[in-house]
Amino acid sequence: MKQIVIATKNKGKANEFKSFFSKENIEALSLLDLNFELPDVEETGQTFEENAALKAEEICHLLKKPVLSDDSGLVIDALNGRPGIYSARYAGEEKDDKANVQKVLEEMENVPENQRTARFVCVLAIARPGENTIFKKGFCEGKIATSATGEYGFGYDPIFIPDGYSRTMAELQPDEKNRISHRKNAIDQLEEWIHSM
Ligand SMILES: O=c1[nH]c(=O)c2ncn([C@@H]3O[C@H](COP(=O)(O)OP(=O)(O)OP(=O)(O)O)[C@@H](O)[C@H]3O)c2[nH]1
Ligand SMILES: [Mg+2]
Repeated sequence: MKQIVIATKNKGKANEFKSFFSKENIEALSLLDLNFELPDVEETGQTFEENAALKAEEICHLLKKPVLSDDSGLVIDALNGRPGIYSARYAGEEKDDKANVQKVLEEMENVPENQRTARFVCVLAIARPGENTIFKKGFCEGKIATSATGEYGFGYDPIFIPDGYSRTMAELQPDEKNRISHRKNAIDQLEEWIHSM
């Protein structure tokens, strides 16, 4: 079976990539699956694209093979785009999903329904030895709930209600999230590259 390395240590993302790539008969291996220690790539960029490039290119350089990375986050209009590229570490460096959700709910406490618009953003980067890095960007529009509900997914899924739904992303079955998510939207744009692998 063909394989692709995903430069992520996020289990939630890794599971979603495994599901997408298994449909193409490709095994997606995250950094959690590899039997050797790889460094935590410092996300010093100012954009999703810069951080995605840092992760894919550093791991590609170490492994000397094509590497896919994902830099993603939640962009909330009423918070001027926060947490954005800081989504993973919004409430602190320990990357605590529950604390991040709590911080957003508190900041959004007095924001009325019609001003709770937000979107998930996902930038995928593919770094290949000796070639230019490819980027694809996907979105999922929605709004921020007033409390956290649902057990599926990860991150901010319990407070994100996708447009056209009355439930949060964490209340949707994983297959349903994977049909409408920002990550799915970005990966669809990679179809040509995936088939050329
Ligand atoms: O509810 C969510 N559903 C999603 O589908 C989703 N995708 C991203 N996010 C949030 O954005 C951060 C990414 O930050 P990020 O791209 O730096 O990833 P990360 O640091 O978790 O792992 P790595 O891939 O860098 O190793 C994550 O931690 C999450 O908080 C999501 N939240
Ligand atoms: Mg990260």
